[in-house]
Amino acid sequence: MKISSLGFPRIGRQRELKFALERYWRAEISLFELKQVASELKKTHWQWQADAGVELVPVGDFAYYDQVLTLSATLNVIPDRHRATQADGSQEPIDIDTLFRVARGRSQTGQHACAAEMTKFFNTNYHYQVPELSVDQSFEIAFEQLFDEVSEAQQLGHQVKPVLLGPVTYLYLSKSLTEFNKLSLLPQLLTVYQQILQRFADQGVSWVQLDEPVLAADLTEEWQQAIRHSYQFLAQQKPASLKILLASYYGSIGHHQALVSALSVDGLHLDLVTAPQQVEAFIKALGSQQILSVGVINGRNVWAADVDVIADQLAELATTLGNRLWIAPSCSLLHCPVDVDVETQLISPLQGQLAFAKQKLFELSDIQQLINDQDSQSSQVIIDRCQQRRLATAAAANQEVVQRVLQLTASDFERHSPFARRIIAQQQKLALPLLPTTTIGSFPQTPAIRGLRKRWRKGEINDTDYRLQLEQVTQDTICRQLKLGIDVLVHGEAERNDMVEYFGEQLDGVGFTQFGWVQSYGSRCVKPPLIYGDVSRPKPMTVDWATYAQSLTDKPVKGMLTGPVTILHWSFAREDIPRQDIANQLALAVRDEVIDLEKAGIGIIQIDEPAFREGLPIKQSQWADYLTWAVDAFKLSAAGVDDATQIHTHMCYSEFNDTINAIAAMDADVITIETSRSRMELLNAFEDFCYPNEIGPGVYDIHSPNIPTVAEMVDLITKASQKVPVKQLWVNPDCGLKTRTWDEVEPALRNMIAATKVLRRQF
Ligand SMILES: CN1c2c(nc(N)[nH]c2=O)NC[C@@H]1CNc1ccc(C(=O)N[C@@H](CCC(=O)N[C@@H](CCC(=O)N[C@@H](CCC(=O)O)C(=O)O)C(=O)O)C(=O)O)cc1
Ligand SMILES: N[C@@H](CCS)C(=O)O
Ligand SMILES: [Zn+2]
Repeated sequence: MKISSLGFPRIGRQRELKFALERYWRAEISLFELKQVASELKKTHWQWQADAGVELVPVGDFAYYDQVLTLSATLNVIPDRHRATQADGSQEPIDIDTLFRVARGRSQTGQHACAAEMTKFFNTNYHYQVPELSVDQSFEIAFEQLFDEVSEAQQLGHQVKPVLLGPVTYLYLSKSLTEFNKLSLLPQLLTVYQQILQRFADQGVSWVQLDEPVLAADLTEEWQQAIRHSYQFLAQQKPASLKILLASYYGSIGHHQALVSALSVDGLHLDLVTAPQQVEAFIKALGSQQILSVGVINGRNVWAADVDVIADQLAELATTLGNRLWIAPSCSLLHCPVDVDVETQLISPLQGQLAFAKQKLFELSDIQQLINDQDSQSSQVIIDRCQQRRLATAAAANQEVVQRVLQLTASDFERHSPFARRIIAQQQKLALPLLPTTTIGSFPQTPAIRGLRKRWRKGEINDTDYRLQLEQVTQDTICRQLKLGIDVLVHGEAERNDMVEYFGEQLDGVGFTQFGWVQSYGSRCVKPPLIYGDVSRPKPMTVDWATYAQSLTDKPVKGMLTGPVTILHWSFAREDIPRQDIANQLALAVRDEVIDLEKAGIGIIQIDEPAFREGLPIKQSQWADYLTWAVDAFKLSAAGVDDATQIHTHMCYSEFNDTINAIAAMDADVITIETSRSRMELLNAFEDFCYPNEIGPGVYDIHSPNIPTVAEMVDLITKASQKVPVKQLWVNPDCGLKTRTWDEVEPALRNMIAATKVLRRQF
């Protein structure tokens, strides 16, 4: 059998790419220096993969910003507003700076030019740049990076397997600029894919991997036909020397088995981590020359695998298929941190339990070793290691938490009274004006704040000084909000490195890493907590900050928490108990915090759930089950308070048409959502549903450095008031302001308050 890799993280084990990108954007290094960092990273990552026994190293997984954007450039799908023109009016060739202009919203002259939309890649926390397609879109090979990298790897002595998104998934993820069927562009797109394949063959490439994760979704007949047609066309038109591996991941494609098995591809990759049961049907239908790539190592977690068990499970298949069996991670390792070997401060329950991207490839080597040479000394070492690791895992159990979840009853999930009664008690207590104004929680995480935290972590300043300085930041944040005239204040989240990591660091049963960074988008990374055991809250996590902020003002300060569903989705979670149980454990921890905040006099508490939608399974048929337990977990976290305590939730990255029942069932007193970019269209779902509780539709796009004008926001609030009764409306930005600067935030909020006043006079 062979060991295969579907893609490796590019950010670097010390986030070298992130730092180089940001320095390049600040004009501190040249393009040449940026490319040098990139080449070093590629070289290291290819070598690690080769060392682990990967014969064909993946190429095309590196991207300066986003691999979907690199593919768009390759296909010449770049919006005109980001293109550079030459003196004669013709377009300049696409280069790396063009990619940055698309992603960062700049024109050739450095002026603002709307960035491409950024959306979650399927059900992951990775964001891709949405390709924009016009009805008369023409495709041609317009960017050479992919081919250059093939040569680059070959010159280093590697045999390569280019990996790129397949044509159907590419179209599926794109957005049409006007009303037309994107699939009408497929024939022309296929012609360019055919040219790309020819270029690879000319470079001496023998295998190419085309990723079609869209196969894991429920596809209409039209999209199924697109798959059928694409792979028939490519099989007929591709150079004979080049073989196609069709890769699926993130879920079962068993529902499309007949369709996929009938395709003339040379190999098929299946994600057997999320859907092990699908393999049988595909094996039966496998052509006599086709290879089967089995994704048996989880590409989306950090836990060391039971390689001995996997080897046992694969032994028979290995005998049957011989070298037609490839073993691989379930998907690209993009979603994994890079290298656990750099972690020097892991708590003992995590030591020996982890495998990051680099280690996962060596797990594949172990599986290969165990299957090829079961009785050898080295195989015994691997088996012993697995057994010892399994013995060590039992330590993380907390029976008290397990019992608490088991003893939950229906009443634990419900507020004391229905919303109609609660809101009366809340209005009496809070006495807020019509169209109350608020923000979503975070204020700018300035270099000074990040630098302060860095010095504290390094032990250069002590806990007391750190706290005192953060209190000053908080005080400043409260003063600025008071000056602006905001009604419901926030403390600003200055003490938080990240809205999930911060809580992970304080919960028992949750561990964290020093360098376990995962790319979220562009140069931005997150360091997901590791939920390894039963979760509990040893002591209050936010009460001091909330009460300190509240002590500075008579206006209400919102308590600010991350909800259980979001903590779960943005963490690496244990896999030995159902996710629903982990969600309930997290919910109980958040619930205790909510109750403590209430006891400390905090009358409004926001429980953020931006990842609520992201957790939806790719297949709609599995949504109901998820929504039931996710809604319950949120309700459990919120339901412990009195009627007069107002619970807010916040969701960005959402669309609500197909989940509005669940959103309503969460029964938050107020929900703030991102709506400004869709110009309030996302409110339609609430309008159609006659959503009864209060809503704060975002009136200010925080992703853009642009300062929204009073008139723009008056217009948006007016639009909102035509969809939702004005007495139910709040006014707020789309999301937190941590990535913005005060220079941008203050005038924008000033305008937001002015716009609100205009509307208050009108109503
Ligand atoms: C809302 N989003 C979030 C998602 N997932 C999360 N877990 N959290 C989120 O907020 N998913 C969807 C979106 C994704 N959006 C973002 C937005 C912004 C970032 C981001 O800015 N990430 C930072 C890292 C944040 C962090 O943990 N900061 C640490 C500092 C870590 C660090 O790099 N320190 C440097 C020194 C810095 C200095 O001196 O100024 C160092 O140690 O060398 C902290 O504040 O302590 C990023 O830089 O990538 C991510 C996702
Ligand atoms: N309270 C968080 C929510 C982000 S989704 C913030 O304001 O950053
Ligand atoms: Zn948000």
